[in-house]
Amino acid sequence: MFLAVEGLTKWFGSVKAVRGIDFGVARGEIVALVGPNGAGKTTCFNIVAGAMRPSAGTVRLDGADVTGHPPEEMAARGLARTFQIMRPMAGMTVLENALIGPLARGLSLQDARSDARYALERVGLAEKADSPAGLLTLPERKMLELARALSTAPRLLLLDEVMASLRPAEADRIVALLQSLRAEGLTILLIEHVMRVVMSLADRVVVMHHGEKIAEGAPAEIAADRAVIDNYLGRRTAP
Ligand SMILES: Nc1ncnc2c1ncn2[C@@H]1O[C@H](COP(=O)(O)OP(=O)(O)OP(=O)(O)O)[C@@H](O)[C@H]1O
Repeated sequence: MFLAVEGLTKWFGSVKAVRGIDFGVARGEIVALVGPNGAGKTTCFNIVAGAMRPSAGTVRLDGADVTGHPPEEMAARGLARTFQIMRPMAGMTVLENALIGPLARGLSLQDARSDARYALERVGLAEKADSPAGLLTLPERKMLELARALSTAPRLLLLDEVMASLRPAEADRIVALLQSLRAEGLTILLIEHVMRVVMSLADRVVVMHHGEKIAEGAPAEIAADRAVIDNYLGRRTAP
Protein backbone atom coordinates (compact mmCIF):
# COMPACT_ATOMS: atom_id res chain seq x y z
CA MET A 1 0.00 0.00 0.00
CA PHE A 2 1.24 3.48 -0.83
CA LEU A 3 -0.55 4.84 2.24
CA ALA A 4 -1.11 2.45 5.13
CA VAL A 5 -2.83 3.41 8.36
CA GLU A 6 -2.81 0.94 11.24
CA GLY A 7 -4.54 1.02 14.59
CA LEU A 8 -5.10 4.76 14.26
CA THR A 9 -6.61 6.15 17.45
CA LYS A 10 -7.32 9.71 18.55
CA TRP A 11 -8.62 10.91 21.89
CA PHE A 12 -9.86 14.48 22.38
CA GLY A 13 -10.02 14.64 26.16
CA SER A 14 -12.47 11.88 27.03
CA VAL A 15 -13.85 11.63 23.45
CA LYS A 16 -12.38 8.77 21.43
CA ALA A 17 -12.87 10.26 17.96
CA VAL A 18 -10.98 7.52 16.06
CA ARG A 19 -10.90 3.98 17.45
CA GLY A 20 -8.15 1.80 16.04
CA ILE A 21 -8.80 2.30 12.32
CA ASP A 22 -6.89 0.32 9.68
CA PHE A 23 -7.02 1.18 6.00
CA GLY A 24 -4.73 1.57 3.02
CA VAL A 25 -4.58 3.15 -0.41
CA ALA A 26 -2.61 1.45 -3.16
CA ARG A 27 -0.61 3.48 -5.66
CA GLY A 28 -2.96 4.88 -8.30
CA GLU A 29 -6.03 3.91 -6.33
CA ILE A 30 -9.00 6.12 -5.37
CA VAL A 31 -10.38 5.36 -1.92
CA ALA A 32 -13.39 7.17 -0.44
CA LEU A 33 -13.82 7.66 3.29
CA VAL A 34 -17.53 7.99 4.06
CA GLY A 35 -19.68 8.12 7.16
CA PRO A 36 -22.01 10.41 9.08
CA ASN A 37 -20.93 13.74 10.57
CA GLY A 38 -18.62 13.21 13.53
CA ALA A 39 -17.55 9.72 12.38
CA GLY A 40 -13.89 10.70 12.56
CA LYS A 41 -13.07 11.16 8.88
CA THR A 42 -11.51 14.62 9.12
CA THR A 43 -9.52 13.55 12.17
CA CYS A 44 -8.04 10.68 10.11
CA PHE A 45 -7.19 13.16 7.34
CA ASN A 46 -5.55 15.54 9.78
CA ILE A 47 -3.42 12.76 11.20
CA VAL A 48 -2.38 11.43 7.77
CA ALA A 49 -1.50 14.98 6.63
CA GLY A 50 0.61 15.55 9.75
CA ALA A 51 -1.63 18.31 11.09
CA MET A 52 -2.43 16.26 14.19
CA ARG A 53 -0.63 13.55 16.15
CA PRO A 54 -2.48 10.29 16.76
CA SER A 55 -2.92 9.01 20.33
CA ALA A 56 -1.91 5.58 19.00
CA GLY A 57 -1.32 3.82 15.71
CA THR A 58 0.92 4.34 12.71
CA VAL A 59 0.87 6.05 9.32
CA ARG A 60 3.17 4.73 6.61
CA LEU A 61 3.73 6.49 3.30
CA ASP A 62 5.56 4.66 0.54
CA GLY A 63 6.96 2.26 3.13
CA ALA A 64 8.27 4.90 5.55
CA ASP A 65 6.86 5.37 9.04
CA VAL A 66 5.70 9.00 9.00
CA THR A 67 3.51 8.93 12.10
CA GLY A 68 3.31 12.38 13.65
CA HIS A 69 5.65 13.93 11.10
CA PRO A 70 4.85 17.60 10.44
CA PRO A 71 2.77 18.83 7.47
CA GLU A 72 5.79 20.40 5.73
CA GLU A 73 7.54 17.04 5.71
CA MET A 74 4.42 15.26 4.47
CA ALA A 75 4.16 17.83 1.69
CA ALA A 76 7.81 17.25 0.81
CA ARG A 77 7.05 13.52 0.64
CA GLY A 78 4.37 14.21 -1.97
CA LEU A 79 1.19 14.72 0.01
CA ALA A 80 -1.23 17.52 -0.89
CA ARG A 81 -4.66 18.22 0.51
CA THR A 82 -7.67 20.40 -0.03
CA PHE A 83 -9.68 21.84 2.84
CA GLN A 84 -13.42 21.73 3.39
CA ILE A 85 -13.38 25.48 4.06
CA MET A 86 -11.52 27.05 1.16
CA ARG A 87 -9.55 30.14 1.95
CA PRO A 88 -8.01 31.50 -1.22
CA MET A 89 -6.12 34.73 -0.70
CA ALA A 90 -8.89 36.96 -2.04
CA GLY A 91 -6.66 39.98 -2.69
CA MET A 92 -4.15 37.94 -4.70
CA THR A 93 -4.63 36.76 -8.26
CA VAL A 94 -5.52 33.19 -9.13
CA LEU A 95 -1.96 32.59 -10.36
CA GLU A 96 -0.44 34.04 -7.20
CA ASN A 97 -2.59 31.68 -5.13
CA ALA A 98 -1.36 28.73 -7.18
CA LEU A 99 2.25 29.90 -6.75
CA ILE A 100 2.24 29.63 -2.96
CA GLY A 101 2.76 25.85 -2.83
CA PRO A 102 5.58 25.59 -5.40
CA LEU A 103 7.38 28.59 -3.87
CA ALA A 104 7.06 27.06 -0.39
CA ARG A 105 8.74 23.94 -1.80
CA GLY A 106 11.72 26.10 -2.65
CA LEU A 107 11.31 26.23 -6.44
CA SER A 108 12.66 29.21 -8.34
CA LEU A 109 10.03 31.77 -9.37
CA GLN A 110 10.29 30.59 -12.97
CA ASP A 111 9.76 26.91 -12.12
CA ALA A 112 7.04 27.77 -9.61
CA ARG A 113 5.22 29.79 -12.29
CA SER A 114 5.41 26.94 -14.73
CA ASP A 115 4.04 24.41 -12.17
CA ALA A 116 1.31 26.82 -11.09
CA ARG A 117 0.27 27.55 -14.68
CA TYR A 118 0.20 23.84 -15.48
CA ALA A 119 -2.03 23.19 -12.45
CA LEU A 120 -4.39 26.01 -13.49
CA GLU A 121 -4.59 24.56 -16.99
CA ARG A 122 -5.44 21.13 -15.60
CA VAL A 123 -8.41 22.50 -13.69
CA GLY A 124 -9.53 24.83 -16.51
CA LEU A 125 -8.66 28.10 -14.77
CA ALA A 126 -5.76 29.24 -16.96
CA GLU A 127 -7.82 32.06 -18.47
CA LYS A 128 -8.51 33.46 -15.01
CA ALA A 129 -4.84 33.42 -13.97
CA ASP A 130 -4.66 37.19 -13.59
CA SER A 131 -8.10 37.69 -12.01
CA PRO A 132 -8.37 38.40 -8.29
CA ALA A 133 -9.21 35.12 -6.50
CA GLY A 134 -11.92 36.97 -4.59
CA LEU A 135 -13.98 37.30 -7.79
CA LEU A 136 -14.19 33.57 -8.50
CA THR A 137 -17.51 31.71 -8.37
CA LEU A 138 -17.90 28.79 -5.93
CA PRO A 139 -17.09 26.10 -8.56
CA GLU A 140 -14.08 28.17 -9.66
CA ARG A 141 -12.90 28.51 -6.04
CA LYS A 142 -13.09 24.73 -5.75
CA MET A 143 -11.01 24.39 -8.90
CA LEU A 144 -8.48 26.85 -7.49
CA GLU A 145 -8.31 24.82 -4.28
CA LEU A 146 -7.61 21.75 -6.44
CA ALA A 147 -5.03 23.65 -8.50
CA ARG A 148 -3.29 24.74 -5.31
CA ALA A 149 -3.01 21.10 -4.30
CA LEU A 150 -1.90 19.98 -7.76
CA SER A 151 0.66 22.76 -8.12
CA THR A 152 3.05 20.87 -5.84
CA ALA A 153 3.01 17.83 -8.15
CA PRO A 154 1.73 15.51 -5.40
CA ARG A 155 1.85 11.71 -5.32
CA LEU A 156 -0.98 11.44 -2.79
CA LEU A 157 -3.95 13.80 -2.88
CA LEU A 158 -6.34 14.12 0.08
CA LEU A 159 -9.66 15.72 -0.86
CA ASP A 160 -12.06 16.86 1.85
CA GLU A 161 -15.60 17.11 0.48
CA VAL A 162 -14.69 18.86 -2.77
CA MET A 163 -18.08 18.12 -4.31
CA ALA A 164 -20.15 19.78 -1.58
CA SER A 165 -22.55 22.47 -2.88
CA LEU A 166 -21.73 21.78 -6.53
CA ARG A 167 -24.34 21.12 -9.20
CA PRO A 168 -24.15 17.63 -10.78
CA ALA A 169 -22.52 18.94 -13.99
CA GLU A 170 -19.85 20.79 -11.98
CA ALA A 171 -19.19 17.72 -9.84
CA ASP A 172 -18.90 15.63 -13.02
CA ARG A 173 -16.10 17.91 -14.25
CA ILE A 174 -14.14 17.25 -11.08
CA VAL A 175 -14.84 13.51 -11.31
CA ALA A 176 -13.45 13.49 -14.87
CA LEU A 177 -10.39 15.48 -13.77
CA LEU A 178 -9.70 13.11 -10.86
CA GLN A 179 -10.07 10.11 -13.15
CA SER A 180 -7.50 11.51 -15.56
CA LEU A 181 -5.12 12.36 -12.71
CA ARG A 182 -5.45 8.84 -11.39
CA ALA A 183 -4.77 7.45 -14.85
CA GLU A 184 -1.46 9.34 -14.66
CA GLY A 185 -0.59 7.56 -11.41
CA LEU A 186 -1.89 9.90 -8.71
CA THR A 187 -3.17 8.19 -5.54
CA ILE A 188 -6.31 9.75 -4.08
CA LEU A 189 -8.02 9.51 -0.69
CA LEU A 190 -11.24 11.49 -0.43
CA ILE A 191 -13.88 12.28 2.15
CA GLU A 192 -17.12 12.52 0.23
CA HIS A 193 -20.79 12.73 1.13
CA VAL A 194 -22.13 12.78 -2.43
CA MET A 195 -22.86 9.09 -2.96
CA ARG A 196 -23.29 9.41 -6.71
CA VAL A 197 -19.70 10.67 -6.86
CA VAL A 198 -18.39 7.98 -4.51
CA MET A 199 -20.04 5.27 -6.59
CA SER A 200 -18.65 6.51 -9.90
CA LEU A 201 -15.17 7.47 -8.70
CA ALA A 202 -13.95 5.22 -5.89
CA ASP A 203 -12.24 1.88 -6.40
CA ARG A 204 -12.84 1.14 -2.74
CA VAL A 205 -14.93 2.66 0.01
CA VAL A 206 -14.12 2.73 3.73
CA VAL A 207 -17.15 3.42 5.93
CA MET A 208 -16.63 5.00 9.35
CA HIS A 209 -19.14 5.30 12.16
CA HIS A 210 -18.42 6.51 15.70
CA GLY A 211 -14.68 6.41 15.04
CA GLU A 212 -14.68 2.83 13.82
CA LYS A 213 -14.48 1.22 10.40
CA ILE A 214 -17.80 -0.57 9.96
CA ALA A 215 -17.35 -1.68 6.34
CA GLU A 216 -14.89 -1.67 3.47
CA GLY A 217 -15.27 -2.79 -0.13
CA ALA A 218 -16.06 -1.94 -3.70
CA PRO A 219 -18.77 0.73 -4.10
CA ALA A 220 -21.39 -1.83 -5.20
CA GLU A 221 -20.66 -4.04 -2.16
CA ILE A 222 -20.93 -1.07 0.17
CA ALA A 223 -24.22 0.06 -1.39
CA ALA A 224 -25.66 -3.39 -0.63
CA ASP A 225 -24.20 -3.73 2.90
CA ARG A 226 -26.92 -3.91 5.54
CA ALA A 227 -24.87 -2.31 8.32
CA VAL A 228 -23.96 0.60 6.04
CA ILE A 229 -27.53 1.10 4.91
CA ASP A 230 -28.81 1.06 8.50
CA ASN A 231 -26.09 3.33 9.89
CA TYR A 232 -25.52 5.72 7.08
CA LEU A 233 -26.98 5.40 3.61
CA GLY A 234 -30.50 4.62 4.83
CA ARG A 235 -30.54 7.63 7.07
CA ARG A 236 -29.21 9.93 4.40
CA THR A 237 -31.71 8.80 1.79
CA ALA A 238 -34.68 8.78 4.16
CA PRO A 239 -37.31 11.41 3.29
N1 LIG B 1 -10.07 19.44 17.86
C1 LIG B 1 -11.05 18.73 18.43
N2 LIG B 1 -11.30 18.81 19.75
C2 LIG B 1 -12.28 18.09 20.33
N3 LIG B 1 -13.07 17.23 19.66
C3 LIG B 1 -12.88 17.10 18.35
C4 LIG B 1 -11.86 17.83 17.66
N4 LIG B 1 -11.92 17.50 16.34
C5 LIG B 1 -12.90 16.60 16.22
N5 LIG B 1 -13.48 16.35 17.42
C6 LIG B 1 -14.57 15.39 17.68
O1 LIG B 1 -14.16 14.15 17.15
C7 LIG B 1 -15.25 13.49 16.51
C8 LIG B 1 -14.90 13.20 15.06
O2 LIG B 1 -14.87 14.44 14.33
P1 LIG B 1 -14.42 14.55 12.80
O3 LIG B 1 -14.43 15.98 12.43
O4 LIG B 1 -13.18 13.79 12.57
O5 LIG B 1 -15.63 13.80 12.07
P2 LIG B 1 -16.01 13.78 10.54
O6 LIG B 1 -16.37 12.39 10.22
O7 LIG B 1 -14.93 14.40 9.74
O8 LIG B 1 -17.29 14.70 10.49
P3 LIG B 1 -17.75 15.76 9.34
O9 LIG B 1 -18.35 14.96 8.24
O10 LIG B 1 -18.77 16.58 10.10
O11 LIG B 1 -16.57 16.58 8.93
C9 LIG B 1 -16.46 14.37 16.73
O12 LIG B 1 -17.14 13.92 17.88
C10 LIG B 1 -15.86 15.73 16.94
O13 LIG B 1 -16.71 16.53 17.75
